Amino acid sequence: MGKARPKIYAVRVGRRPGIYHSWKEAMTQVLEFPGAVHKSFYDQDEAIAFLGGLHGIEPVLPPDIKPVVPTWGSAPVKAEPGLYPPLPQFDHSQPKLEGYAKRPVHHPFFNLPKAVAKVQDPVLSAQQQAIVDRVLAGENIFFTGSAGTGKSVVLRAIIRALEKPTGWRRKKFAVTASTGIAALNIGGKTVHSWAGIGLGLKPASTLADNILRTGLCRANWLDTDVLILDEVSMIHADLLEKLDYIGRAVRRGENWKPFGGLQLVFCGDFFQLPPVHKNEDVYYAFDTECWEKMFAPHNVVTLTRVYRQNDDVFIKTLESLRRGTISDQQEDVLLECNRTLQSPEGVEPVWLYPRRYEASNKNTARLNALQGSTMLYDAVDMPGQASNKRPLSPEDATRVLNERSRWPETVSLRVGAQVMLVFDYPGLVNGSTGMVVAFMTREQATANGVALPRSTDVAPGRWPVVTFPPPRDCRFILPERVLIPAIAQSLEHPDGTIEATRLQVPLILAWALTIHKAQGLTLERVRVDLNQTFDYGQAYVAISRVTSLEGLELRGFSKSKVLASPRVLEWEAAGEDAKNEEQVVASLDDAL
Ligand SMILES: Nc1ncnc2c1ncn2[C@@H]1O[C@H](COP(=O)(O)OP(=O)(O)OP(=O)(O)O)[C@@H](O)[C@H]1O
Repeated sequence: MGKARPKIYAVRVGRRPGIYHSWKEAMTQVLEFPGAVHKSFYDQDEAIAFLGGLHGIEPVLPPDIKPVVPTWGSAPVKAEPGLYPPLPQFDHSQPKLEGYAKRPVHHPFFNLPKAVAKVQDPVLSAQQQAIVDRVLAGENIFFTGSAGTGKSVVLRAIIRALEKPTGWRRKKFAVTASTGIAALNIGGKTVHSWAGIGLGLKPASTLADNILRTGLCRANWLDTDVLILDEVSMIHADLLEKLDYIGRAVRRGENWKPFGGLQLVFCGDFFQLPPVHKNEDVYYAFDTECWEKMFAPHNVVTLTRVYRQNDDVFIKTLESLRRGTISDQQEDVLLECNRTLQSPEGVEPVWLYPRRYEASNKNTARLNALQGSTMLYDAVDMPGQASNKRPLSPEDATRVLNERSRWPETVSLRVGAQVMLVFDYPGLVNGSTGMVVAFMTREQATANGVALPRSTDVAPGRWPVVTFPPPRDCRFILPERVLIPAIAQSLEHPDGTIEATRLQVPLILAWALTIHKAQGLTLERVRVDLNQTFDYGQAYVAISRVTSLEGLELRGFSKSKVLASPRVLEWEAAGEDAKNEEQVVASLDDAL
């Protein structure tokens, strides 16, 4: 029998916040301490998450209590517990955080959404938890649901659960998504990159031969137990069929099973954005022969409770938008949003547009309308290796970075510019919107009380200082102004070698975004212009980003802009029938 795991005690607010290994030690920190906050855990990661140990974020304290800076060892160390960006210049010589916690507690997350989610994600509902449990039990699962039902929250919970060792062996899993933006949101890579298929345009047999012959990504296919794939609605049927073929060709032992026997965990909502298509015909992942083999009706779970919004009228209107069945009354509700939203605190609601040029024109016009001089940040691109291990040329490095990185080659800013963070700066998340209020050097920022990353990460020069209004229900005190220096982001090959690295200020102009870029975001206020709507799900994705009708400004709306894919509606109805049939057969089996 395994030894029972000892409890650990996290003191978030107390005489000396930190992690303790006995209640006696913890008790001395919290007894008679006003507003003490503490909790016991079996899992150290959960204890750290509870501490809210984000660099730059302090626990909310009663007004008369001064926070105590945690010390993490028998002798106090200078390093603060927290989350640090995984930069190439990541300073491993930082004092190890040790002491109460038996092992170092800095986590080199490649992508901080995962890390931030550890602290901020809500407790799962029973329906959401059941999905995690079934994945851990080894089932193939496709989970879906309307926008805001918590699919991303569940996905992150699955990733966290799979990270923990269970049984005699930890399952190896890959986190992938259909697009680069979706991959970034879950800290994964595109499924193309994981699978080693480039754009995936060649025939399946050529792609499989290539992997077998060169060995490129073969280990990914062979060593992975669970393949997670997010935003599956944007996967073209043709691509899914190719991936299935390659899985069976490379993992020969189980070549009669879909994907050669990988456990498959897919997530997405087919009523949201479809795969890229040139004409009316769209072929979805569920149009493939392998889909039904991967997901029998009982392997499909639909999340039913919407959490992003809590107004019933709005939730029902969104559901009708999703299915293209807007009533006259619901149309009136949306037409009432044809008004100008006020923005008292300076940061304006983001405009969402169907087309890229619309967003770009708006951003340029708004930047040019500002007074003051422009600060121009040119990216520094560093070539790594091509997939054939040859050195990449500087031109090719810039080309691949322009194609695949979300960080622009040039960032033009002025004081007053509205910007979006495209990196998880400690305490803020990818997608936080703010305003540039100044440009400062590291020294000026320190002298003016501006929050900054570890000073070793700030290169000489003047960098934008941005103010980010805290989200409405924010549980933490966020720094008022933050210095955002250039940081490095690398594109990696599946085997972990670096293809190219870009050093750039991780900000984009954000008076306007495309609906495609906004997929997955939760926004409190948004302006949507649907005049140029051209694709299925665009109106639904755009409008469903906002948490309330009060926060919505809607232009160019009419019923004709609501495009729900007839093919998806048909498929969903067939799925319902198949599920009912499966249940009838199961109950007959039970009765016999
Ligand atoms: N169990 C829950 N309790 C409270 N809030 C929740 C819960 N699950 C999700 N949420 C909240 O609902 C909002 C939407 O969640 P999430 O982004 O995961 O939805 P989604 O289904 O992925 O949406 P979309 O399809 O639009 O990307 C988030 O603010 C999230 O914190």
